[in-house]
Amino acid sequence: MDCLSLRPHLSGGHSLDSVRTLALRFKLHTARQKKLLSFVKSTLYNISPCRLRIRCTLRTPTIISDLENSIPLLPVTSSRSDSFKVTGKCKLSGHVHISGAKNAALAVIAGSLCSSEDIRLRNIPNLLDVSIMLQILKSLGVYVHSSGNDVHINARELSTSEPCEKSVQKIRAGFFVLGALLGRNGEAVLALPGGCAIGTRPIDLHLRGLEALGARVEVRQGNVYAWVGGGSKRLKGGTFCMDFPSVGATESLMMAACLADGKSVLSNVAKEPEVTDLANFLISCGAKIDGVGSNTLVIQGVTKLHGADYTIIPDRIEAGTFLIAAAITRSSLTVSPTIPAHLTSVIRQLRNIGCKLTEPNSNMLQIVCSSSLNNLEVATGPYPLFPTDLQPQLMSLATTCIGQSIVKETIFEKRMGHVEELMKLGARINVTKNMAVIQGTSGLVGTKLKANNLRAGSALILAGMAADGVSIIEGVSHVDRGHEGLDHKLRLLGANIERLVGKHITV
Ligand SMILES: CC(=O)N[C@H]1[C@@H](OP(=O)(O)OP(=O)(O)OC[C@H]2O[C@@H](n3ccc(=O)[nH]c3=O)[C@H](O)[C@@H]2O)O[C@H](CO)[C@@H](O)[C@@H]1O
Ligand SMILES: C=C(OP(=O)(O)O)C(=O)O
Repeated sequence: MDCLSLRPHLSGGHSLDSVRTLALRFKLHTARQKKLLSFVKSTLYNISPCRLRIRCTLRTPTIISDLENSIPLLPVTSSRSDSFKVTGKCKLSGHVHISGAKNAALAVIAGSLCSSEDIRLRNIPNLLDVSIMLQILKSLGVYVHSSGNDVHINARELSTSEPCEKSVQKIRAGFFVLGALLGRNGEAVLALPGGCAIGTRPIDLHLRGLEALGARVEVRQGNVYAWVGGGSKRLKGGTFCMDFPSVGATESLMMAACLADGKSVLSNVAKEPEVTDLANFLISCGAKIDGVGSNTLVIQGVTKLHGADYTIIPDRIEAGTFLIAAAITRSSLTVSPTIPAHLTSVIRQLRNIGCKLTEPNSNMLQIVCSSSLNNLEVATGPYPLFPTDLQPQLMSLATTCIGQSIVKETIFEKRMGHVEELMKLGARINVTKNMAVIQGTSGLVGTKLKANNLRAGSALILAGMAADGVSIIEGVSHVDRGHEGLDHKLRLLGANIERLVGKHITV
């Protein structure tokens, strides 16, 4: 059978099913595997070649299903040498399916530690960060079983309060388990977190907030040691006002306060939809949280949270990225499922520059773009202001708009890493402190680029689609951390983007 005829049977979001389909329906023979592997490696994003190889050699459904059960959800394994090849000046059209929100999924997975009963999570995106987060839970002795976009978690037994150091160091959200662990075990030892290199990203608010709930905290040799003194080992309700509405600190403190003894009042908290999703999840487990979605949370601690079946909200950053992809290629698209209210600031910006956005139904957005778009002026800020996680993508768009645009980054002090790369394409950008002044041009020309963080990666892919000729974008693993099959989804919309596995390319 020809590899191309397998394409309709392979879906980026359903790698396990796809592999099962391959193994069972097509009864692949060893000779075909090599060809298939290179096809999958170059066109699909999230099937690990080695796992595929294992499965393709298996013949019986029972063995395959046993294997699936023992494998973590996310076989996303891009290597450092992988890159994207984008041929520019493409038009997009059609509909794109939006995955579950990365930042909500990560927080809710951490929140599952607060309950000692069965948790079923749905709409969990297939991402490298999610797979690392599940590893963190497993390293605590938690039962984790994944199937497609569903995850079953049971944290009845926590065999340790010290999650895998290497995993915590890889992502930002790994650190958010601190509040849950203190709430459950009264102690925790955590490595300092990783995540996108976009600023110093301190954790002082997390730690001061937990101290306000009765924890003792020490930072020694790259580790945070936190514990609750006294016999009961239970946190005490307390009051904490954040200097800045930190998303992660709000989430960690919310988890801690849910299991503390008495009432907590957390003020100047973050109001991002992902924070609200975590609150709604905890409430579905029996937590008592008032003020959800406002800047003050009043939480009455309970001794125990029960199980829940919970569906993660759609990813507003992914939806925004596709809307901007439509704008930068002057195309028309629909995106769903999405919650338009979560994208108000993004919709406003796109309308201001001349894009037409409508809501064909309550969970869908349609964007129609004309050939010339006006300049923009934007400053990132805490929700409901413009999200920092869409700033690089919007900056790419600004490079193609008429006249002078201004983009201010107010959340992270080093989130301009994409500017130098955009300039390699011919973009005209001047950065002073946290402000970029962009002179629009229609003359971007493809070249070799390097993504040094997740959203820089998506921004460069978008810019490559608008440029003349071919761009090679290195740093694929950053994109795989937080976008479920971005290249696959863009291809379905008509983009000319290819994943090059381990190749060294000169443009
Ligand atoms: C996994 C996750 O959910 N990541 C998101 C989360 O990151 P994260 O939770 O790390 O971001 P925060 O909201 O905490 O950071 C916002 C600002 O607060 C500062 N700060 C934060 C904590 C602290 O203890 N002290 C302190 O000073 C940070 O340096 C930054 O300047 O929110 C960011 C802001 O919307 C998003 O860009 C990230 O995608
Ligand atoms: C900054 C981001 O993620 P993280 O906080 O996980 O590094 C992001 O999603 O853009």
